[in-house]
Amino acid sequence: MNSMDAKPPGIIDEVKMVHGGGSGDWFPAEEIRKYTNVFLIQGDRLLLGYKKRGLGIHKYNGFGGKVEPNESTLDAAQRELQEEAGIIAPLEHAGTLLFVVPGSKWAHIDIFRAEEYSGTIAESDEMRPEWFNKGEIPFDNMWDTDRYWLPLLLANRPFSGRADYEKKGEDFILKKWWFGINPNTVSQANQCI
Ligand SMILES: Nc1nc2c([nH]c(=O)n2[C@H]2C[C@H](O)[C@@H](COP(=O)(O)OP(=O)(O)OP(=O)(O)O)O2)c(=O)[nH]1
Repeated sequence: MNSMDAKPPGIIDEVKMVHGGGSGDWFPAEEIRKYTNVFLIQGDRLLLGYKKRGLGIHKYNGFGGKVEPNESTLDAAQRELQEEAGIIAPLEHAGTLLFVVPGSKWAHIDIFRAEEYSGTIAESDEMRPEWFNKGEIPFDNMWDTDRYWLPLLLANRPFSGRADYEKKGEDFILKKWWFGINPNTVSQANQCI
């Protein structure tokens, strides 16, 4: 078995590798902090937000942020979608990403998808929403590993993965990554943890 085939530390879901790369050891364990991220899909279009401040500034991303104490992950995802894009939507759990940077808490990000919404999409202090055709997603202006798992989210294939970065000044340098899917699930909503 290739060493990259083995699930990295922190991945607990029953998944098999579909993408992996990089070199060196996985970074050591840290305390975990929970985050959310939401992607809205309408037919051939995907709604992204251009991040105006904070972590991931000037990148396109889904809408999300930290899960507050005493808040469920789903409630946090709905709150962040409302705060950052002005809408509410029924959410389906799509995948999990461990975002690892040495010296910081691990970000355990629960990623959701929605295909309908209510309200009016609106720019916020943090995000400028913009629609993209599924064939024109700006992966070069997103976090480096989104190109591996966003197609799985669009295909409704629950995924689980890990991305290790090193921070150099303001830049995040991707060191190692691993993404897997459960080969037995074709299209299934996951429980949110
Ligand atoms: N797509 C993608 N999203 C990521 C990656 N890493 C990462 O932290 N994120 C997401 C998780 C969160 O949705 C967002 C970071 O949350 P945030 O710092 O904006 O949190 P927040 O809204 O609570 O921030 P604030 O109010 O404290 O300013 O970025 C990644 O590799 N890919």
